[in-house]
Amino acid sequence: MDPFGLFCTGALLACGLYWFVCLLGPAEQKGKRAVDLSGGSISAEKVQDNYKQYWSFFRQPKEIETAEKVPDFVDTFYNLVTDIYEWGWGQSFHFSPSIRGKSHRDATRLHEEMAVDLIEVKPGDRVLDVGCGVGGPMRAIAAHSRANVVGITINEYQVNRARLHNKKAGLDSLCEVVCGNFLEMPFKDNTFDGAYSIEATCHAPKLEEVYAEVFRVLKPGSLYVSYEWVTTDKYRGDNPEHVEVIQGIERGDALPGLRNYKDIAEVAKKVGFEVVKEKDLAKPPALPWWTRLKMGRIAYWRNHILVTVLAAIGIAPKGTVDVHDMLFKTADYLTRGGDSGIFSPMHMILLRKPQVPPTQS
Ligand SMILES: C=C(CC[C@@H](C)[C@H]1CC[C@H]2C3=CC[C@H]4[C@H](C)[C@@H](O)CC[C@]4(C)[C@H]3CC[C@]12C)C(C)C
Ligand SMILES: C[S@@+](CC[C@H](N)C(=O)[O-])C[C@H]1O[C@@H](n2cnc3c(N)ncnc32)[C@H](O)[C@@H]1O
Repeated sequence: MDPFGLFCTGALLACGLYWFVCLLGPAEQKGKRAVDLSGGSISAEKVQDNYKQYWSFFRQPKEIETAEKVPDFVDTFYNLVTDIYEWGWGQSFHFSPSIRGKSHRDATRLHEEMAVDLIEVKPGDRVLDVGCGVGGPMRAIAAHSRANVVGITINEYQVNRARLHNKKAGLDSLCEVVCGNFLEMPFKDNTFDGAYSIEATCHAPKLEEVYAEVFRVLKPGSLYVSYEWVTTDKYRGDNPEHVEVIQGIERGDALPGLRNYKDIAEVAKKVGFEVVKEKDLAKPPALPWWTRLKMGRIAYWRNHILVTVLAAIGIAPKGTVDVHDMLFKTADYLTRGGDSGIFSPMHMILLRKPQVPPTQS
């Protein structure tokens, strides 16, 4: 080949590579690059072992049924997935209904703002974010409401990521991040003016434990909203396909066991809350929340190739490919859960801690 031909071929290959890596299916908000993928707080050489350990939790009898093991199991999970989530999804680790004419990023932000609008907080109020991830919702909510948001997550790596993002966004004066277990929160009784949880309490082995903790730290009269992961009225425990999809979702998302939508209000009342409102935000006329997962399929293939190459040349930890594969399969289970209507990640419940504690009978 003459030099000109060689140059043209090289240029074409470079453009193709640029398109493949950078343009094809970009994430909503790039916080991470593929070359920076890590195992969170786990050192690179231990990622593969931790991935195996994660799966061992699902051996029968399920270890995650022992409540005291769940925080460790969830912590391991988030060490493994946090960078991939940020890289391939953005800084908000949740779903939202699609909105015609709006980007995923805008739809995500509106879903987050709705949560804080529902709990009616004022600028300067102290609000709790139960299971805050790397703080995507926290920043949107602080900017929208001017409230002081305190987020709690079990995963130390997420705490550092969230603090970094808060600083970069200039919101560190409004946003604080604490590493801790939401089943035993390091906060005093009656100290928050409101609380919210977005797709996080599904990790609690017993919902009453986390709801009781939120109840304890809220000031009397204040509101708590939660977006819960649930099985819906369409779910049938005797349908093998339904069971396969729900188990697939549990295993790929570190869940000790999905709850049925009917159980949520019962638990809330049991710990003392008044139920103000309850609604599945996934139901029509809302547009499907799982469209974004389906649309990303080509990008997942691109990501799979990238992760495989990066792990082979030693840039990404060994084990990243397994984690990515797991998420790839999980995306399919979630999509099937959405398409069939048996699962919702946004069963909204709005609760009030009564002004006067209920009398014991
Ligand atoms: C609330 C939870 C997490 C919900 C979602 C944020 C994540 C659930 C499944 C995740 C993903 C699946 C496929 C990945 C893809 C293969 C990869 O290339 C890029 C990242 C994914 C899109 C990833 C992103 C986050 C999710 C959508 C749970 C854990 C309670
Ligand atoms: C799917 S992420 C959602 C994060 C955030 N709400 C968002 O929407 O971006 C779930 C979060 O719950 C946190 N979490 C799960 N179990 C926890 C526990 N026992 N104590 C504290 N945080 C927990 C995880 O660490 C993670 O940050």
